Amino acid sequence: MKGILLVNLGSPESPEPQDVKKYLGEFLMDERVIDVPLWARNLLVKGIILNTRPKASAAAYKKIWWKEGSPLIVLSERLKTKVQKQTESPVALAMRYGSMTIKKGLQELVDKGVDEVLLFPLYPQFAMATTETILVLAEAIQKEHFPNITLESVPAFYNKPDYIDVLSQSITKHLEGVQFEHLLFSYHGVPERHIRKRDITKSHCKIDGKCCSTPSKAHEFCYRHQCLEVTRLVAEKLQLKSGSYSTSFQSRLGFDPWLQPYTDRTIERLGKKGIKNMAIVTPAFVSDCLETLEEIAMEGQEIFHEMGGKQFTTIPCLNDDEEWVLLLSKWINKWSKTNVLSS
Ligand SMILES: C=CC1=C(C)c2cc3[nH]c(cc4nc(cc5[nH]c(cc1n2)c(C)c5CCC(=O)O)C(CCC(=O)O)=C4C)c(C)c3C=C
Ligand SMILES: [Fe+2]
Ligand SMILES: [Fe+2]
Repeated sequence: MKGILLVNLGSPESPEPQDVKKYLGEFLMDERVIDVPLWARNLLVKGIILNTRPKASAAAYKKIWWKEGSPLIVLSERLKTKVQKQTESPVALAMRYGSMTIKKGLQELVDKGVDEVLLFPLYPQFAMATTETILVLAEAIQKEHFPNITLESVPAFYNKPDYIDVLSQSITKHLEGVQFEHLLFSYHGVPERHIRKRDITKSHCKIDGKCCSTPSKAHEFCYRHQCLEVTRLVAEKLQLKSGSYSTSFQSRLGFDPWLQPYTDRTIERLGKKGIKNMAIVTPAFVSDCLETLEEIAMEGQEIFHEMGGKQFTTIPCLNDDEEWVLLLSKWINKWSKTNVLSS
C-alpha cells in the first residue's frame, strides 16, 4: 500500500530557552546547515551560538507562540489533516528536527500497512539545508529500520505551473483592496558557499547576477535560481510592472556572505526611497513560522515604519489554504494511482 510522509523543518518543544537551545543544537549541528568541518561546527555551535542565541531566540518565539503550540507545527498539522481528507492513501507528518521524527512518521505509515512511501519535503525550492538533509536522513532511516519499504521523493516544485497559480491566487486574495507600491519577495537566505557546493557543473554558479538566468543543468540544485524563478513566474502571472517588485533574502547568520540583497536592508532602502505602502510575500516557507511572523511581520514592519513607511502588508504563507490543499492532494492522488509525480 502507498502512503505519504510530509516533512517540514521543526520547532522547539516550547519557547523556553532550554527547549530552544536543544532545538538549535540539533538543527545547527546538521552538517548540511552549518557545513564546516565537525571541529569547527562544534566550536561555532556549542562554543558560541548555543551560549548566546537561545535567550534572544526564545524571546522571539514567545512573541509568536500560539495556545496550541508552535505556528509552524500547528499549521503543518492542519495541512496534513486537510490533505488526508482529500486522499485515500495514509498521510503522516514529520519534522526534520525535534520530537516529530522522520522515523516516527515512517513507523506510523508502516503500522497502517504502507510499504511504498512518497517523501514530500514541504519546500518549494531545493536547498542543501532543507530538502537534501531530509532526503539523506530519510534514506538512512529507511535502510536501517524499514528495509522492506520503498521510498520515493517529490523534487522541488518551485516552477510547476499549478504551484505558481496557487501562490499567485493567494497573493491576489491577500492584496485585495490593499494599496501597495512595491511587492517584496523575501526568501530564507543561505550562505553563498551552499550554492557553489551544489553546482553539479562545478563552474556555472558564480552568483554574479547573470548565472541564474542563463540556462544550465546546475539550476536543478540552485536555490538562488529557483527563488528568482518563483518571483519571475509570479510577477508574470500577476502582470506586475518592472520596478514594482523585487527579491531579497532574509535570516542570515554569522559572518560569511549570504545570498543578497538582504531583506532588512531592502526594506530600509524602500522606506528611504519614499515608498509608503509595501507588501511582502515569503515563498520559501510553506507554513508561517518564526521567520515570517516575527522577523518579517514584526521586525520588518518596524524597520519600514522607522524609515517613514506607512502600510506594511504581510501575505501569509500557503499554510492550509484550500487551493494549496487541493493541489497537494491532486499531486499525491496522481502518484498513488499512476506512480507519476506532479504535472
Ligand atoms: C546556517 C544557518 C541556517 C541555514 C543555512 C538555514 C536555511 C534555511 N532555513 C529555512 C527555514 C527555516 N529556518 C528557520 C529558523 C532558523 N534558521 C536558522 C538558521 C539557518 N537556516 C536558525 C538559527 C533558525 C532559528 C531561529 C533563530 O534563532 O533565529 C525556520 C523557523 C522555524 C520555526 O520554529 O518557526 C524556518 C521555517 C530554509 C527554508 C532554509 C534554506 C533555504
Ligand atoms: Fe533557517
Ligand atoms: Fe544559479
